[in-house]
Amino acid sequence: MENSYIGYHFTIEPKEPGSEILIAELGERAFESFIETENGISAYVQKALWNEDILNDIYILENEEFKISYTIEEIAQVNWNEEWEKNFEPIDVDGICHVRAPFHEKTDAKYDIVIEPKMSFGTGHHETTYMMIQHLLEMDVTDMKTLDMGCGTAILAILAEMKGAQPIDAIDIDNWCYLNSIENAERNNCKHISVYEGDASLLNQGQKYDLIIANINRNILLNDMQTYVNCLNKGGILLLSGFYNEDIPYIDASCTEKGLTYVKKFQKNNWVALKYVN
Ligand SMILES: C[S@@+](CC[C@H](N)C(=O)[O-])C[C@H]1O[C@@H](n2cnc3c(N)ncnc32)[C@H](O)[C@@H]1O
Repeated sequence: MENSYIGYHFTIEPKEPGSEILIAELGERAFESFIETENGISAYVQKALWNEDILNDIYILENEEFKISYTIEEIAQVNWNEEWEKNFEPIDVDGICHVRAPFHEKTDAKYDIVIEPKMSFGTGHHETTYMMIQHLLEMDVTDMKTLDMGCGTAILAILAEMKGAQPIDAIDIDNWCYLNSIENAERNNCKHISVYEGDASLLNQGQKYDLIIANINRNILLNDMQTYVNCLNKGGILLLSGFYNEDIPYIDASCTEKGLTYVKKFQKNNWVALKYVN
């Protein structure tokens, strides 16, 4: 790995919901990986994207209801495997889908997904990923032409392929996620996933999907919703996550004004994952 990183080790009191709020706020900056620790979180930003004002105007740091302190560390070369071995427990979604790292024992789950998480979001540990897995598990996606937007580790694209979806495009704006998604797709013997680096501007070729999965964040989803809907076949399904319960009115208004119909939601802690049909 060429990139060096700046790691922030935050101690947060109370840890919940402090960690969750802080991760959401840092995620809107250039921070790209978060590891839960005993007293808070560690958050990592590429040195090339870092500047000394990066924590300015982070609301929770000024909120008197939380006591937050941190130390900063520059990391030239991180052994992410070692980090993840220390921190990555396998995930079990409803007893049907297991997500584990290559160094964990193989399981007999119906869908046994192996993810080398490195720096990409998407190990199933986050509520939003977990709920998107739940949506996919209860759907018949056989032969659905699928887009995984903001694919992270490609975990959702991989599950979609395991459940019979094809072909699948997986797109992420982040170079690390792009490279990691290619690796993870290969590691899980996926044959129908094409990974691209970029954003919604890649969706201007007239391509159409039966299923679009987008676990990103409220603002990006609102910004790119029209593009997603333009790419969705009639009767197609849109799965959305990366936002909170209180964001639903904004997301729902955007979806319904574009002709989509609400189907159902999952909620975990304060995060939600919504399903719409075109
Ligand atoms: C919350 S993570 C979700 C990862 C994975 N799909 C999952 O469910 O675990 C959001 C991902 O979206 C990517 N992303 C952020 N902005 C984006 C954009 N405008 N277009 C595409 N991907 C974007 C980030 O790099 C990140 O990998």
